[in-house]
Amino acid sequence: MDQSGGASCKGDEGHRSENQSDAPPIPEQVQIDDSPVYRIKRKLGKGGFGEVYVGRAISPSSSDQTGAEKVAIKFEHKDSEGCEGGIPNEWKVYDDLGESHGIPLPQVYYKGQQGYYYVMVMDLLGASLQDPLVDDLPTLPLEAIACIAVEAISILEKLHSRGYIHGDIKPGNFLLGPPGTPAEKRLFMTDLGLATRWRDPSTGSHVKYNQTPEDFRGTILFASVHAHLGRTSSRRNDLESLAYMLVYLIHGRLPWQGHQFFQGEDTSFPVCKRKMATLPETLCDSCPGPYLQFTTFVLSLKFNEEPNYARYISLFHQIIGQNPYVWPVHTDVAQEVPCKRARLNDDDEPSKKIRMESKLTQWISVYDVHPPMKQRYCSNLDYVDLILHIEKGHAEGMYLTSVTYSFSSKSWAIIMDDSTGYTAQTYAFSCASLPEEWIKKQWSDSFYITAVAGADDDRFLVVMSKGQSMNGCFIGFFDEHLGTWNVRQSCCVFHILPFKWIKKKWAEGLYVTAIATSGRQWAVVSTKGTRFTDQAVELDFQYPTEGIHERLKQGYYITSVATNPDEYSRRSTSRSTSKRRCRASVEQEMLQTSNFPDDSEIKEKWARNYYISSLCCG
Ligand SMILES: Nc1ncnc2c1ncn2[C@@H]1O[C@H](COP(=O)(O)OP(=O)(O)OP(=O)(O)O)[C@@H](O)[C@H]1O
Repeated sequence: MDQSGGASCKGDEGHRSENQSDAPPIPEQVQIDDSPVYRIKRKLGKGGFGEVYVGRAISPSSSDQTGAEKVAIKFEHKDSEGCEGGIPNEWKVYDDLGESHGIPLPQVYYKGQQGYYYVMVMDLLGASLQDPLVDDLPTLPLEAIACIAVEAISILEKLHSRGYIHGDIKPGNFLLGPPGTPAEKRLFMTDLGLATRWRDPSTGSHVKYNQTPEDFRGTILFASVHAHLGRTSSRRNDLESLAYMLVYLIHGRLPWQGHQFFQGEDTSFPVCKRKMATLPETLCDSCPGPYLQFTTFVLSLKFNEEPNYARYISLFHQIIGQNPYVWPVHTDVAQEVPCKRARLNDDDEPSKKIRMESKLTQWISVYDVHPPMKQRYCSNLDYVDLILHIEKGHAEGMYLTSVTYSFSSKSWAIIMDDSTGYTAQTYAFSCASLPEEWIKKQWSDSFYITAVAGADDDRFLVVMSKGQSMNGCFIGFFDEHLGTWNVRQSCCVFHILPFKWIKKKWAEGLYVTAIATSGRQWAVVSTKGTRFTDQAVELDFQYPTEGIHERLKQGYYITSVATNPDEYSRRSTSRSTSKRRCRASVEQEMLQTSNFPDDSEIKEKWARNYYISSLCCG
């Protein structure tokens, strides 16, 4: 619903589309510049971005750079997702890495366009780690998988040292060398289609943190939780995917693999929830200790933390060292044991609790600095008490600034202030959706939505206020049409986090000023006429500590928080929006508590002029 007069809508933010289904046929033969003419033979594989075939040279060229009769040829359709901005992303990465990158990747000899396709001619490699597994998985010895682990970590270290992350680590992207050649037992990495930089080449600094929740790139089965949640990729993503890949090689499956998780339109989010709900101990059940240690280490890596590759490698040497094993992977790195082995220090253990299986109730209270004022807080309210307290506050000139519902105690909590700047306030309950007609009527009387909350019985409470907000959120904008200062609002109810809708509103100059959940519904209010100059959304299955920390460093502060209960995985999705104003940054503190904050905690904040500005419980 929009103040300018739109209809209620339901959000639906699906995930990435797959590649062309109506693409023209792959050419029967190709020639790029002065390459030999290649006849296209057997298909080697098909992925999200392209198809790879064997090419056989039928007219050798004197300037042939490959020296091979057979090559692998990758075709990417011109309109494929991987070719945004002209040429395939993979080409740009290869060009940037240059000739002597020292990373075991297939060598690329020719790149060019033929018909509807971008064509890349490269070394023909052997089987992928996905291929032998189909038959041999239960018999693949743990020593062989440890060799794969060591080689894969070493390959990632080399790629990362060149400033790139792979972005799609999975068994199908690790291939053995060409059969019958000296490289046949070496491990190679393929497919740089999703590779991105973690380091800015001009400044050498780490790329900036961001989160765009609907922006998933990768392979659902192996993707890191950070990738699912749309966080800027960093080195930890590749290592988390590698941990999943190793467990997959041992067990032949992953806990989140199964038709029940892959049904429906949005497959990424349920799988992500399942990943978050799986403890490393459960994931690595019956795997030798080093797998659990490796998984625990990489799952606790911070966004810009330098991974300790040597340490990870030394974990797997514990397995290889006792049982030297040479098939199927030749372990260059295993032979460097003495120099690669890192000391295992007890104080290196990851301390953070990274995954939680049990349900935890958490209150999040956000405090902003404010000149001394009277603030009132009440929790554990049923509907009758809620109304009584609001009315009592109104009678004393206090207005609601925050309201939230606790799903665990099935009760309401409210915050009321005497220095809001509001001159009047009204509120209404509605079921399943927002009270559209009532809201429109209040808008026409110059009230605007200042708080929203939802209960577990599908009911929403909408609070609308009139007057100039003293906290500066609502300042109004000059409406040339009306010739007055105005506040314009838009609100909607969705069944998932409506990030696309929020982004659309940002483009129109509207920023999120209130957010709430009721059951599985999300209600979002966006407003034009705020002081905010930029806004970001942080979404996580627990309090998004790291994301908030990164945002605070970037000059954002928290302006809305909400959580929703999730019966499916028995955990809560916690979400927070942060915003920035044009004036000096706001001083803000946060508290995470298992119950509504204690009197002593709140009073200690008041004594320092910190007052509750947002509150939620999940
Ligand atoms: N150089 C090569 N030699 C032999 N086989 C190859 C080679 N490159 C790729 N393949 C095979 O083709 C498959 C698809 O290739 P690639 O991963 O590059 O394409 P993609 O479209 O980016 O795939 P995906 O979306 O699955 O990552 C690989 O899994 C592998 O089996």
